Amino acid sequence: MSTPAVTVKDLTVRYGEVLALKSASLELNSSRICGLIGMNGSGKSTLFKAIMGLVKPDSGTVHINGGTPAQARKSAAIGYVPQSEDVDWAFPVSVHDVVMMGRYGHMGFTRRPSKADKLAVDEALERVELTDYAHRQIGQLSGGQKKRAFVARGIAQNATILLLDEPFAGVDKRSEATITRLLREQASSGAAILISTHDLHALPNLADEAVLLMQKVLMHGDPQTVLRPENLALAFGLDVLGRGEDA
Ligand SMILES: Nc1ncnc2c1ncn2[C@@H]1O[C@H](COP(=O)(O)OP(=O)(O)OP(=O)(O)O)[C@@H](O)[C@H]1O
Repeated sequence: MSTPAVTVKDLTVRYGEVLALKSASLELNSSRICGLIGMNGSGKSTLFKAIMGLVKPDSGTVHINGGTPAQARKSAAIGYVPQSEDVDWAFPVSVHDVVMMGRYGHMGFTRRPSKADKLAVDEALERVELTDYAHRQIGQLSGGQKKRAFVARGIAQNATILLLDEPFAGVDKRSEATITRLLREQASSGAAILISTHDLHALPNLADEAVLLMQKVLMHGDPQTVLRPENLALAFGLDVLGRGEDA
């Protein structure tokens, strides 16, 4: 079997007294979309940040294509769509600038965009249907358009690993469908994708596999199995799909 794109092993992360992840282990593979589910505070965003190398684990390891998160960031192998709350929407950058940031790893230290960089940005903007919004300040977009701008950044980056923290939160059905289609295309071209969502009903249509998180990985398998009421009860403690006893 080929080496996983991402290997998280026995990862423990604390914020002072708060234990956010407790010996979490996970493997992500190329050409697969993995859905990450768990209740508020179960550690989903922390897991994304640890894979990106943005929080320091107390113990455990993260390997990306056999290297460190810092190496993966530097080589532009990994793309990240953060939760909206983690973005400074007032920052004076245009949609075009945000997508161009995905190309930084491909540029020299002068960060002067080449023809290829400009082409990659234009193509990515077109694919997320934001060409007409390229010169708007990033904060002046709707929720769905903002998410699509960050997805375009990952596409322009040519990232082989994409991490998306709740890309469908505050997003209309059209943007959700566009993002889902693009992610499927990226997975078909070989990307390993991890995506957190609270929309359990959409999960089987979106993901090839699913992970139930509650500080640690409780379960990792095909979405239909993970979504069984008895499994969801482990992570959420109630019938979150609202199904009856005989469903
Ligand atoms: N910067 C921080 N400082 C202190 N505690 C934090 C910090 N960030 C997260 N936490 C705590 O760590 C735990 C995990 O938080 P995390 O944001 O990873 O959960 P989550 O599953 O992404 O939640 P949600 O679904 O609400 O986005 C929570 O108890 C949270 O309060």
